[in-house]
Amino acid sequence: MPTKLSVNLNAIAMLRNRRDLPWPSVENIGRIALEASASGLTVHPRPDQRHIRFSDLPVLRALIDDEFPQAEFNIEGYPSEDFLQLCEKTQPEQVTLVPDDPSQATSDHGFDFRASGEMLKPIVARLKRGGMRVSLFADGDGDVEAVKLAKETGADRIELYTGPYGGCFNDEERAQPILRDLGATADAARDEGLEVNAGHDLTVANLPALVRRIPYLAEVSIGHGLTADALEYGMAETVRRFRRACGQDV
Ligand SMILES: CC(=O)[C@@H](O)[C@H](O)COP(=O)(O)O
Ligand SMILES: NCC(=O)COP(=O)(O)O
Repeated sequence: MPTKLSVNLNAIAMLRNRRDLPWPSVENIGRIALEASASGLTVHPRPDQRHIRFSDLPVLRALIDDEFPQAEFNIEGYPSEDFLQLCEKTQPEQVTLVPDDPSQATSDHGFDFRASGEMLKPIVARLKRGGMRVSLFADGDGDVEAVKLAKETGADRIELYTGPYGGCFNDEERAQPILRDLGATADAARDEGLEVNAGHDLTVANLPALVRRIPYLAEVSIGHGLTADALEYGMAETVRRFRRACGQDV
């Protein structure tokens, strides 16, 4: 089964929030992504709502339910009581728990399962009782014992944090040992019966080697790099549309 792509809409929401205007619309961009056969949509609502707003969640839930019932909604976040209630209300197919501090600019590490395993157990159980699949953000450092502790939480999946891999900017020499550790973590998870997702700073350039190393990778969620590509590869047509609107012959 090929790796599924879930499109993260955080970067689109951040652009929208620059002004008190409704565009770019996360609903419309989500629709375009799903029309192009993305497997699902991902959002990471942060407590300050600096990109995804809590009010975006019912809109995206309805988009999937009404127009793309085969697609999945994945909500990521720190498991505060507010976040858990948001998930219970929205009923995403998957919840990805991330150990982010509210002040963090972006996600930059996975859970320390030695310290947080016990805290996570009742939370994972609660979400699963609510009918949601649970994935836990995990460092891809080859720590097999940590993977076993992740399994003991009752989670269905781990999501490998791929920031350090993405940060290599395709420098093969730097990327190789990181990819080796990501692969070892993924293999350990698979051996424990956990499915494996991955995300953070993934791009068209660095995805193929990751998928080759982890051919059973269930899903990648991608926002920043995908949005950057959408701008780069969509800019020419957009300039033509605006030139037409100026009355130019195009
Ligand atoms: C868990 C993860 O890696 C992504 O959710 C990432 O944190 C995107 O969030 P931002 O768009 O806020 O950077
Ligand atoms: N889970 C990772 C994610 O959703 C997107 O991360 P990024 O592509 O914006 O770095």
